[in-house]
Amino acid sequence: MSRKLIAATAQLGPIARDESRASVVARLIALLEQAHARGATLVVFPELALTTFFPRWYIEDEAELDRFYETEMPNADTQPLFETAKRLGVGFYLGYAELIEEGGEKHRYNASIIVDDSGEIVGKYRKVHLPGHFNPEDWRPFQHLEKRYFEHGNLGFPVYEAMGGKMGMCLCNDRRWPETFRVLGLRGAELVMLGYNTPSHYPQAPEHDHLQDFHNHLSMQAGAYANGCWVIGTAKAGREEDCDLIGGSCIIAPTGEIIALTQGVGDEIATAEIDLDRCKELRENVFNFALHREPGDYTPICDGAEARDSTRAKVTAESLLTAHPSTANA
Ligand SMILES: CSCC[C@@H](NC(N)=O)C(=O)O
Repeated sequence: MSRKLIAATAQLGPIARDESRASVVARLIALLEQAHARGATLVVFPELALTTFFPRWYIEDEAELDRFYETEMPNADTQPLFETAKRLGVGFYLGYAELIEEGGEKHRYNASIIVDDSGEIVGKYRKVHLPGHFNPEDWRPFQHLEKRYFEHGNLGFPVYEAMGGKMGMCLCNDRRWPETFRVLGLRGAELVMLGYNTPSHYPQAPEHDHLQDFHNHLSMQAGAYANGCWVIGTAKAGREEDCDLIGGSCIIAPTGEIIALTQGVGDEIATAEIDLDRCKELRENVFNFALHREPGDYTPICDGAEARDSTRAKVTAESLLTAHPSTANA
């Protein structure tokens, strides 16, 4: 049986701070319809695809902050997207800020979901590698407060059976870490979907600004190749509230080659046919894990896991909205 499907990366241009969910969802639906017209049955939207990238501001008012999160999915605002996708038989990946209440406490995650072509949510991911800093820092031209506004994702890197293949997810900064793709690869992922919001200015090392597009593709192409999987990376791009975000949304083959690429920094799709069976070209040869991997020599990769977890537990037990002693940033 053929395991080919047409997939789309559905890049978004900027979302204004005051843009309504209804307006953003209408843009997502327009992209989904364009992808469907090109024969796509799977569409990948960006990270935090329903709002502006709000971690760029220090927001002290909790009610104001809460407005950027979804407390259920689907909800009244996103239902039209789910209905259109179901009617057209198109599955999708969507990134959004998730706010849940458990045991009387609020928990916030930078999350993504896979919705299959029948409109069902078949998988969820919560971002593991949260970049940025916890406390606001005045010297920066814009903040990157992901460590303040989100908890470390507590689902690991799951792989889900959906739409005839093994699907994995990650979010933005995760793509810079080879471990993300390797864990997904070890679990058999054939397609890894990810969304990103990447400023073209990196305040801690501005001498790297001209490398942002290069590093974006370098990370994703290496992840695809070294794990023999397809990768679809989708940007929120363009000048969003005075912050320039890179584009470069793309579809990458298991060989590491980019086979579809957006051209601009606005709302735009790029599509390609994906043959999930092509993963074998790598996974049964140079990256045959069972034959060639040497995990006995990789033990330092997991050193410190317990110490890290205990630090994290203390952080999450405190209110995420109060000052924190950590000065770590990325
Ligand atoms: C401050 S680190 C660089 C920005 C980061 N962005 C996100 N959203 O993870 C990224 O990895 O692209």
